[in-house]
Amino acid sequence: MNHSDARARGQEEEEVKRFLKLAAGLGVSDSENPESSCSSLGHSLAVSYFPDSGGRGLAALRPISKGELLLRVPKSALITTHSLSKDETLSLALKAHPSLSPAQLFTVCLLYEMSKGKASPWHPYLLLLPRSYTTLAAFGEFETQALQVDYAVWAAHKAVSKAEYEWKQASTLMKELKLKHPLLTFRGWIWATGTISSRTLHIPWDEAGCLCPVGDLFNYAAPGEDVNGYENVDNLQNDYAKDDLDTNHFQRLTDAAYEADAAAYCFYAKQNYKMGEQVLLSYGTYTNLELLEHYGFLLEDNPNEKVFIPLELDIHCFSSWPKDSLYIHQNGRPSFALTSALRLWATPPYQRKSIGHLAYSGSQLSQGNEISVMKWIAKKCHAILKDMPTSIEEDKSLLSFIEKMEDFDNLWEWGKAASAFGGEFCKFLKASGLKSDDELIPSGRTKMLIDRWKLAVQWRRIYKKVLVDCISHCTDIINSLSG
Ligand SMILES: C[S@@+](CC[C@H](N)C(=O)[O-])C[C@H]1O[C@@H](n2cnc3c(N)ncnc32)[C@H](O)[C@@H]1O
Repeated sequence: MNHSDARARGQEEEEVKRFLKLAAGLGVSDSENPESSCSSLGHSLAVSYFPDSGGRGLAALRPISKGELLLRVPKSALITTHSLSKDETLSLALKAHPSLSPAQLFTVCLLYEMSKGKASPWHPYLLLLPRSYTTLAAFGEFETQALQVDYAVWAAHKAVSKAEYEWKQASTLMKELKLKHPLLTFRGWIWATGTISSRTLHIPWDEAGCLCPVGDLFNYAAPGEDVNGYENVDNLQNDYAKDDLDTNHFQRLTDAAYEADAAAYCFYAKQNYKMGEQVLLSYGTYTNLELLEHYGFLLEDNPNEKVFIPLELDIHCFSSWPKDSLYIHQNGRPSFALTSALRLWATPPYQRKSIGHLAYSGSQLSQGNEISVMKWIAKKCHAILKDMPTSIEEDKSLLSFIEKMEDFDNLWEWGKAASAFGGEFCKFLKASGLKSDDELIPSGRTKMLIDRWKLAVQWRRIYKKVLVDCISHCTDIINSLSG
């Protein structure tokens, strides 16, 4: 950590202290006896840093057992459209725009609260919010194209255009509220929607959800890692079904909920934790693209990852599986539905009707059919990998270069190392508005661009790895059936 990082960290620690004091005053507590403390944390949890899994998060201050109540945030401490619009000017202005969605209204309320600066009672909370986000809506064209895969590029374009559309719709209201630059700009809007998308929790009375002081400091662990998920599926016929059911149905999706009886948001431990370990929360079941879209990060090892490959139109015609069930799992195995749909597709048309029920139940139809399905998938994955602009190996070395970029003192040093990544690196320089001979310390904006670029390259590398694992899986099956 350099000198200025250490100073920033010291300042943030002071800000955290002020914020925890505010939260304690609102009744937020990790203790059974909230009155006894002047800080909201200190009994079970402490704010800590986990550089490899989410940055700032919450650590266990003592051994914690699965199911224990960890944190309670009273209803009066939740930040919602309703709680922010107690301000009369805001409340009247909102009423004049009934066509805006709950999420748009909450976004405007958050920007309005920000515009109050130190006068806002939430100032210590707002001060600790991230300055910018790496959600898909924040992606520029360069990072979007770096995703390389059509459906991911499409998802990023859609996220940006939806955000632009909603921002334009809300701009009259924001002008009426006299919001100033930069809160009025599209970047300001992306910041507020990024805050809401990555930090809100579900509440039954407002579709837009709530910001939950202290409760929104939990970092994410994917549901699906819990081995208990395999219970109840022993009698299923095959492993494909076991995989799909495990990830989709038998998991408790979140470990936090608003409890009307307690009039508070309550957080429970989803597993045992040792002292010092990071306490994590499952926000829900997400693929990496969905994590990127809503939260601006992804997991190297995501049990809920789904990789989609382009499929011939008639594959969809011969079966009734929904499109989004036809994918490849993180471990390289085609999903139950994809395997079943392909088995039927590879069957001669005159036999399809009579053996359809076998395909739907997950059974192999014949040795020949299974081999042709596995050969088809492996060939398809090979073709996709061959058509990608870069290989996995190139992505890996680009990633280790991107990781080093932030440590370089000036852009000239980047330029020296960049010859290996010529095309993409030049596009990066263009997107950042820098020239390779600039002797500048990278600005905050450039760092954010690097972060988003890195996420895009990580995403495509994981996509390609799943395809490679799928080829190995199919080859193993072909060998075992042909041997
Ligand atoms: C609800 S906040 C959690 C607290 C957050 N780290 C903070 O400093 O305020 C959610 C954000 O934390 C980060 N995050 C959470 N879990 C993560 C993980 N497992 N890996 C990387 N980043 C994570 C992402 O930026 C995400 O949008």
